[in-house]
Amino acid sequence: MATEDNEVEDHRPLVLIHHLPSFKLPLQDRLITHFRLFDSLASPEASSVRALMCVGPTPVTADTLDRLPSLRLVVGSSAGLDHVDLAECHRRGIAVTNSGDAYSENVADYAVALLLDVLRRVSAADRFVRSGLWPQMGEYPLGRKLGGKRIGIVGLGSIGSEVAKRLVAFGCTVAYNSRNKKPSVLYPYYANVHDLAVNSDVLIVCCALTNETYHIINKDVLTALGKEGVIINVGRGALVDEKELVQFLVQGEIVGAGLDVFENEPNIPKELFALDNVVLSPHLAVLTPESFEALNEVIIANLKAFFSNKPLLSPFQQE
Ligand SMILES: O=CC(=O)O
Repeated sequence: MATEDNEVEDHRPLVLIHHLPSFKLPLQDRLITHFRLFDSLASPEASSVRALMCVGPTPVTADTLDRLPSLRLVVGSSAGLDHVDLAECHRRGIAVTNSGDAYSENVADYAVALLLDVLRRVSAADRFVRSGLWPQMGEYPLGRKLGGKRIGIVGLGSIGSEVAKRLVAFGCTVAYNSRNKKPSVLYPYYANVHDLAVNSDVLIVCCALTNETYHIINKDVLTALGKEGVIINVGRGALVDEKELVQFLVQGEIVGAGLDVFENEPNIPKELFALDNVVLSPHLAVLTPESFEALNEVIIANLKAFFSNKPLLSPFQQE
């Protein structure tokens, strides 16, 4: 439709791209064909915008929301939304979505890769060969077999379920802990992580970080897991009491750990650098070109659904 001065009206819905300077949105070009984008809380559009797209871990606080009085939707680009004040969004009637299933297979692959690496000592063996020790020292210490291990999954959401599927195929048994027992799931359920740890060789942590799950892997749980235990964390650093974990690893009170996330990223406890039984990774389990492509679809689908009053594709759910 043409306006009086013959300019074409722009009917694309308005979306605020909320990002820290270091986190730019990779799919801006795709979004721009469907939505009118702006990226400053100080813009005049802030008072009327109804949807915010939150890039990576950019905080969405009560203060952010105060500056956006018409906001009704926060679209997150990550699986975990601990950087979003979910209680405040709920109180104000603002819906929140996350990356849905876009990252799940990638994160599950990575969790399995970390576990295999810890058990079979792949990275450590690589260091052994590169450092020229093979001709001098001969045989390398044996690793452990993955098949037959009892896997405890902490958080059986879409990531945890993909992890379970993969590890069953490796011949492992699976049990899980989550906020509630899932009626359709046949794996044994433990209502608390301590009991899951007692009955597991490996704990794979992939739940959301909330007040309830902060340090869910603590000294008691590590003790319950025991000397032969392995911790894999692909959730958030603060799900594990990192100081305790370091102590357990240094003192040989557990076998090893595979860690993609840390409490104070990108800084990690220095003691970990010296440990050969730990595999360290810079918070990239979710990231592949394929997962970005899947994420684009999820974000656009959520925004389109919202602006046409249809059900959201991936409303955030806590496992
Ligand atoms: O860690 C990454 C995510 O939560 O998507």
